[in-house]
Amino acid sequence: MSAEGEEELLDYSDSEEVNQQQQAETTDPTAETEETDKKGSYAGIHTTGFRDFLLKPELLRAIADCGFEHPSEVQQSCIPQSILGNDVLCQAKSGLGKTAVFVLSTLQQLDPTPGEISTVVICHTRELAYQIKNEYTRFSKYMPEVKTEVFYGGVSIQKDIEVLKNKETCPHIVVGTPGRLNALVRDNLINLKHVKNFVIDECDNVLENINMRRDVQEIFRATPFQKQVMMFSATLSDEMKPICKKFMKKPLEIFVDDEKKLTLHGLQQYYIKLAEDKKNVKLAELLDSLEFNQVIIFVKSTKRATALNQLLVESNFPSIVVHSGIPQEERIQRYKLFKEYNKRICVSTDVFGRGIDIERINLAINYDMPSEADQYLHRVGRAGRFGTKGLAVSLISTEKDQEILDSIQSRFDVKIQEFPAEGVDPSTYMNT
Ligand SMILES: Nc1ncnc2c1ncn2[C@@H]1O[C@H](COP(=O)(O)OP(=O)(O)OP(=O)(O)O)[C@@H](O)[C@H]1O
Repeated sequence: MSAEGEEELLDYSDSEEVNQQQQAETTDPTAETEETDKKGSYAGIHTTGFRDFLLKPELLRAIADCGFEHPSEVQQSCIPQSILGNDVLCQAKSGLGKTAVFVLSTLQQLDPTPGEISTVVICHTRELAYQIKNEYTRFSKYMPEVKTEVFYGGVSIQKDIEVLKNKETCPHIVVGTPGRLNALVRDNLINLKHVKNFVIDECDNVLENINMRRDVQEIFRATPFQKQVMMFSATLSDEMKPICKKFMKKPLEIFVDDEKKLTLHGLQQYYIKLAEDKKNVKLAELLDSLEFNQVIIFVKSTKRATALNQLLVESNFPSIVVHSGIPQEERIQRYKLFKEYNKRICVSTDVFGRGIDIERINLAINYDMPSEADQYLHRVGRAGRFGTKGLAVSLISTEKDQEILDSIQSRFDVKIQEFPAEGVDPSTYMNT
C-alpha cells in the first residue's frame, strides 16, 4: 500500500463536502435463454436466472420477494466469481444493480458466528451506508440470525460502542463511512479480526479523497490478511484502478473499456442556456410544466441548497433539502421522507449525487452544473434506475458549465440537446 505522507490533505467530513467545491459487462457464455425484464432494458441478450448461481434457498426467496426476475449483466458477470470469495474490481453503469452483487455474495458466504464481524462495507456518504444496510436487511429476510448494523459520523458514537461490545447485538455485517469506522478501529472499539469480506462501494470516490483513503487503510489494516476484497463504481479512471488494486489479490476485473458505453439509454438529456439570475424562474417553469414522479435538483453548495429550497417551499412546491449542514438524524429522516414518496422534490448537494437509489425519481435537474464530467454521470443516474426511463435537464450559465457540458458529450458519446421550446412529451420519459 502506498505511503500517504506527501499527498495533499483535503478537508473531509463524508462526501459532499469534498465534491462541492464493460470490458463491456460480459454476459455469461453459458447462458441459454433470451429474456427482457419488465422493469427496464438492462438485460443482456442472454441471461441466466438467479437459480443458476446456486444461492442459498433463503436468498432465492428474498430475491423473489424483491421482484428481481433476472440478474442484470453486471450481476451475471460478477456473482459467480464473487460468491467463491474471489476479489472483484467492478465498474458498471449506474443503477444496474451493483449493490446486489456484493450484498448477495457476502450473504451467500456468511456463516454467522455470534460476536464476530464477517463483512465490512465502506461507502462515501451516510445516507448511502444507511441504504446499503437496508439492502442487507431486505436480502437477509429469511436469515433471521444475521445481524447488520450501520455506523456513520454525525451521531453519538456511544450507541455504536454499546452495540459492538455486546455479543448478542454485535453485527455480522458492518456498513459504514470511513471516518466513523476508523474512529472505532483507532480506539479498539470494533474487532475486525474475523472479517472475511471487505467491500468498498463508490470506490473511486472513497479512495480519491486522501483523508477517506487514509481511514480506509487503517480499517483495512485491522482486518486479516486473508480476505475477499470487492470494489464497485460506475466510474473508474485509469489512475484509480491501480490504487484500488493495491488492496486486492488477482481480482476479477470488470471494466467498461469504452466510456461511451456508460450512457444510460433510457435517459433523455437536455440543457438550457440562461443567465444565472434567470435560473429560479426557469426552474419554476420546468417544475410546473414537466410531468414527473419525483425530481432531484442538484446545486453546488449548502447555502444555495437552503436558499433554493426555501424559495420552492414559499412557492408551494413540495420540496425538501439535503446537505451536509443538516444534523445527521434529520438528514436520514429527510432521505426516508423522500424515498417513501412523502415529498416529490428534493434539493441536494452532491451528498445525494452518487449511489442513492430512489425508484420514483424520473427527473434530475442540474440547477448548478457539477465541476466534472464523472459527477454528471452519477447525478443523472439517479433518474432512470435499472433501465427505466428518465429525463435530465442541466442549466448552463457560465463558460465553465459549457466546458463541462462539452466534455460530457465527447467522453460519454451522448448528444445533450437544447431543451425544446415545445417541451418534452411525457410519454417518452415517464414509466408506465
Ligand atoms: N436483477 C434485478 N432485477 C430487478 N431490479 C433490480 C435487480 N438488481 C437490482 N435491481 C434494482 O435496481 C436498482 C438499482 O440498483 P443499485 O442501486 O444496486 O445500482 P448501482 O449499480 O449500485 O447504481 P449506482 O452506480 O447509481 O450506485 C435498485 O432499486 C435495485 O433494487
